[in-house]
Amino acid sequence: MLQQFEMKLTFPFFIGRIIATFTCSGEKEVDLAVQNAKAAFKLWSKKSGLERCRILLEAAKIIRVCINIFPSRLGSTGLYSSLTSAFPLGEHVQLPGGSFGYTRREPLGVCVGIGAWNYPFQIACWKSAPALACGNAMVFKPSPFTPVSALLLAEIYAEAGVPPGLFNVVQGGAATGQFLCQHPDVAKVSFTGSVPTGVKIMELSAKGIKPVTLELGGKSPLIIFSDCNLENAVRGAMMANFLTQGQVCCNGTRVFVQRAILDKFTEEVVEQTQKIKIGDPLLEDTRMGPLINRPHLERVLGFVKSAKQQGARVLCGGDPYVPQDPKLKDGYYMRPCVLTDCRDDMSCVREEIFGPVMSILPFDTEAEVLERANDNDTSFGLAAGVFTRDIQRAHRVAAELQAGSCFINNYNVSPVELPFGGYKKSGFGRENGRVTIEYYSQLKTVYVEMGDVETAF
Ligand SMILES: NC(=O)C1=CN([C@@H]2O[C@H](COP(=O)(O)OP(=O)(O)OC[C@H]3O[C@@H](n4cnc5c(N)ncnc54)[C@H](O)[C@@H]3O)[C@@H](O)[C@H]2O)C=CC1
Ligand SMILES: CCCC(=O)O
Repeated sequence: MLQQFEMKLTFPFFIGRIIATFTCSGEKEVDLAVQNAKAAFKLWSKKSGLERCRILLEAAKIIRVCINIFPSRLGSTGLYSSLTSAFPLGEHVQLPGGSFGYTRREPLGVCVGIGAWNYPFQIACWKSAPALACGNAMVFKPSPFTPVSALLLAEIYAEAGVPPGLFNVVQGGAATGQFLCQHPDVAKVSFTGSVPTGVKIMELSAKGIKPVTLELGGKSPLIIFSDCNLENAVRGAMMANFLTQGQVCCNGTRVFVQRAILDKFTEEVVEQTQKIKIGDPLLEDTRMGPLINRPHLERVLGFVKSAKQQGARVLCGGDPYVPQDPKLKDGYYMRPCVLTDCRDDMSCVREEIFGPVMSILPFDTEAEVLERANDNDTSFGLAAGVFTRDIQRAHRVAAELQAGSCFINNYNVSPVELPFGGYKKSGFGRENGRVTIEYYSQLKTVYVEMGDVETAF
């Protein structure tokens, strides 16, 4: 039976009213989507890499033209990135007696993409583009909080010439996601979301021996040494904490600052944070919009409250914000927050807040900060950053940090040419870069005999 559910969307209308109501896909609709994808896969997988590439490049062009209506500039380039690695890769291996072997990269079949709400268009692109480029079909389920932009992507693919059924979107929450993961005709699941859901997805997929890619949460360290370029370090810390209202998985929210520059850094970062213009995200000069929904806003504010109870000091923000524009009054806004006097055991330092809350932590030595940066209770390992002018130290520290992505003298720069993904509980598998081809294909080995068969019988 189909369930009706209602969603309050905060983008692009960000005013706290319902703009669309969708019907959840049940088991029947999920099966229909998978069967359509399976039929489309048969033809698509037989196309050459170049044929697939032409169609996907067309989709990328349309996305570029539409860029103004999409929140994510990264989405379109994600498409390009995967295209560059779309052509089947294989090896030729010479063997004794003139015989040889070769390997082929073949598509997996129907892949499932399940997305989080924070970068809905980008996540749909980062999963579908490499999947389709490698010859697979995809059924994608966006978060129920952001159901629209994946549909726009489906329309773009159709306009670009992607065959009907090759990219399908189903709507719904956990139940729909479970039907997808359990479906016997699904070959792979790529998931972006929280750790607890990632565990469930892995369990469900394990029953069908399906490979999974898991892009999960983080609580990443950003280490600022006293020899850094302070202005850049402040900018980096702002990018690491306040982009997209802090709703970024790889944010560097544990900001370790070497004691010699602690006061200066803190003063600068607070000054810059207070200047952030909050409001209507469609206006050119707005730098911070609303959070995703009321429960999430309250959760983030709750972290600020417990930080204070645990002894942290709020240097700015951390409270609800009502923009002057009356049409925004029911939006889920808060002022970006900088916390000081933080300790490693506080919940604001240990847990993923997924909001605009920066925790500043002083440190003295490289060895000490590395130990603290790597020793987060939650065992995340998504990203990390270091600011220093000492090039040897920069690489030494990057090598020691237990994280899938490390930034030296910058933060939250995610060019699609570079692989992205986590260590430890932040997940495994990678998105973007050439390596992603390995996660959307399987390797076949072919042995070719050039002589006679030697038999033991
Ligand atoms: N590493 C990465 O690339 C990223 C990680 N994230 C992480 O995502 C989280 C925030 O996103 P949320 O949408 O709140 O995560 P979530 O885990 O609640 O939901 C993610 C998706 O999984 C679906 N889902 C929920 N339960 C399911 C189940 N039992 N079976 C199948 N599907 C199920 C949801 O409907 C949604 O589409 C944060 O922890 C954040 O760090 C977000 C963006 C990027
Ligand atoms: C760069 C990816 C950030 C996210 O999806 O949270």
